Amino acid sequence: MSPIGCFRRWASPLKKLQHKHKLLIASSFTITTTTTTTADKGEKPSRPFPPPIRVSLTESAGRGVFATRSIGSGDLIHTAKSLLSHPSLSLLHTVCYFCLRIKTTSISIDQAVFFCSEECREHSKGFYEIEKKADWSAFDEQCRMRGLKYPLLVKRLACMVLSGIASSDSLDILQPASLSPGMIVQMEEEFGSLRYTLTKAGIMDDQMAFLTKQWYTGVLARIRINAFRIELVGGSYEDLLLSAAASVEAEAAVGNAVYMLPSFYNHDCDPNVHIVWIDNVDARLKALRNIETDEELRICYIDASMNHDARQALLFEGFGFQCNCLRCLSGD
Ligand SMILES: C[S@@+](CC[C@H](N)C(=O)[O-])C[C@H]1O[C@@H](n2cnc3c(N)ncnc32)[C@H](O)[C@@H]1O
Repeated sequence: MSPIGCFRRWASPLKKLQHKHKLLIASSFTITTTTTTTADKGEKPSRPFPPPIRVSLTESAGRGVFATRSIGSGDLIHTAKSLLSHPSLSLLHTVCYFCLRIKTTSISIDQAVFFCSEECREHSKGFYEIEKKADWSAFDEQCRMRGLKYPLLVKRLACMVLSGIASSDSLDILQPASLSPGMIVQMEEEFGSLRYTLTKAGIMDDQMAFLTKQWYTGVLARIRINAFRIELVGGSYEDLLLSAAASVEAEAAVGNAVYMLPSFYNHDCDPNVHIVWIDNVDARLKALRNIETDEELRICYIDASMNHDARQALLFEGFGFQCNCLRCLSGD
């Protein structure tokens, strides 16, 4: 995947999705893009293209994903490439800057960040050329000090837009979080820091015309609700050692990423689908039990082992909704 190619693989389905989004109020749509079979991974593929899902309006949770046919327990429903990803700041030298794969060799290919392959380096060329022009130390330090990870995703999207490999409205179709005045003030500070860093790097105002306070807060509001924290489940012995070391440093996640289709999955405290990452940022959506045609597919956004009140509080604070899944309604 070249840097352009990578995003273009999404740009075309994304355009289709955005176009169809306009029709969504009146009807639903069936997904006809991006899925793979998994014979090589020893998984039972549900069936080849297209994935057996459609996005439609639910009764009480906005849009959701529904099965277009029965799906067997353990089946791979579909895979998804990220639209946007960024490694955890403490793992910049040990996790691929593009696909978040953990480094298994001690050979250092790049001084500042690590790319696991020529392919990932190629994919990153567009945004990384822009990123390299600037000194991000103050911006990154601000994120580190405040424990913020999402501004890094906005920074990456801004650099992708500047390099021409993404459109500034790429995430517009996703649901935004509602923001408190306090959050907006903090976001505006981060925006100032991002814009200042790019200006100092010689990026001209007309190139950055899209980069307004409104754009920054709008993108961050979408990332807040739709970003996934990436924890890899597969990999080598070295990966296990690294993730053990990372958890000691309270950084069990290799990074964060935003996807298109997975963003339409609603939450359930007793989900029928889960999302897994084996050795890089590519997501796999798998059925946890048998699913009937037209049943809504839901994943769990949080740690489902928490008690009822803790789950409700976390979902309300993090995602702004009161969960009314069957498990919550039963008081469990
Ligand atoms: C990642 S989005 C899921 C897709 C979203 N429904 C849409 O229309 O784009 C998360 C948002 O969906 C809604 N949602 C997800 N699960 C829900 C649930 N169990 N109960 C109520 N609302 C839910 C909430 O508004 C939440 O902030």
